[in-house]
Amino acid sequence: MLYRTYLNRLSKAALTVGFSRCGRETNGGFHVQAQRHKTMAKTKFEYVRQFEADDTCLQNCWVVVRLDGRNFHKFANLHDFRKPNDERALRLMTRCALTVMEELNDIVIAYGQSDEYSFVFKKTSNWFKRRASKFMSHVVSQFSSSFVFYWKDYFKDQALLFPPGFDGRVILYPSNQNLRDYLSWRQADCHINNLYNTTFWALVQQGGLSNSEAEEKLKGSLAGEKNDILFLEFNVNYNNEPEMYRKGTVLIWHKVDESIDKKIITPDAPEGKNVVVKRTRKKVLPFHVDIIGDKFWEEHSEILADNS
Ligand SMILES: Nc1nc2c(ncn2[C@@H]2O[C@H](COP(=O)(O)OP(=O)(O)OP(=O)(O)O)[C@@H](O)[C@H]2O)c(=O)[nH]1
Ligand SMILES: [Mg+2]
Ligand SMILES: [Mg+2]
Repeated sequence: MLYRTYLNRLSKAALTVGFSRCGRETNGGFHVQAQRHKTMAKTKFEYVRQFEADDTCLQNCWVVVRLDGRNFHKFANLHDFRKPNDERALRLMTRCALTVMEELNDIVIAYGQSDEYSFVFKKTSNWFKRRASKFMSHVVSQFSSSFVFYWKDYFKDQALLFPPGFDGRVILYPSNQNLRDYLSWRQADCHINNLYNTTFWALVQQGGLSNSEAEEKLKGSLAGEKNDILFLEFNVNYNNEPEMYRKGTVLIWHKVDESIDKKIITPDAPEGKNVVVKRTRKKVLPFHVDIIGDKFWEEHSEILADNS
């Protein structure tokens, strides 16, 4: 008997059994037959699973997921982001990253600047069997939905004009030094861009230059020269600019002491009495600090120890 004909008969039989006793679907017969049908169908079609790529992340490596806003140059303009930095936008990004760390497993540190955030999963993570696609898609979707969900908390009356998107990538780093260098690279990028943007917009907004004149003036300039322009022409000491803009945001787990009110029942208060209970719990906190030097890593040696 042809396989397809057999399946057709089987499914008809399943329907007959399922509907026979009382004229409507009965759990018993229908369910059993449908299951058998499913099993038969599976043997014919399940080979397609072999087309799925094995994207297991190599053992003993740090897994980094970096996401980045899609076309945020346009997104920022259309949503009236302040130049060069929009505090609301940066805080919203950090709120989303915090949600990602709290909702997903095994993220030990995150670093963000501009429209990007990097998340580091611990070396020993076995979350979703270390599948790269799972790490990336969960991070990016949790972040994106949070961006829309929390938008109004930061942008108040500024409506979200269209759904934003983020891209994602997974990078594996085999050594602690590689991971530190990766994070240093992102923070150096933050510094270079922010110094350029701060000087550029000072020239345009306060100096009255056109965009192309400011661009021309800054072409090939060194960091010291930009610092001088800011200080000598605009009385701005770059080192006094907010740390969040200059250094980006680091998110790490911190132990915090909390006091909570609890109702307890004791022999002398059988109807219950309120007491204050102290407890320690881990919470994600943001810092705007240097992560290129050794100090941060010495103060938070537990991050690289990977035994958390
Ligand atoms: N005004 C303003 N713009 C920002 C701010 N943060 C990010 N942006 C914009 O977002 C852009 C992010 O850069 P990229 O990620 O390289 O560029 P993109 O336009 O998002 O393009 P793709 O990432 O390639 O899709 C910046 O160039 C800015 O135009 C901000 O705080 N204020
Ligand atoms: Mg982008
Ligand atoms: Mg970017």
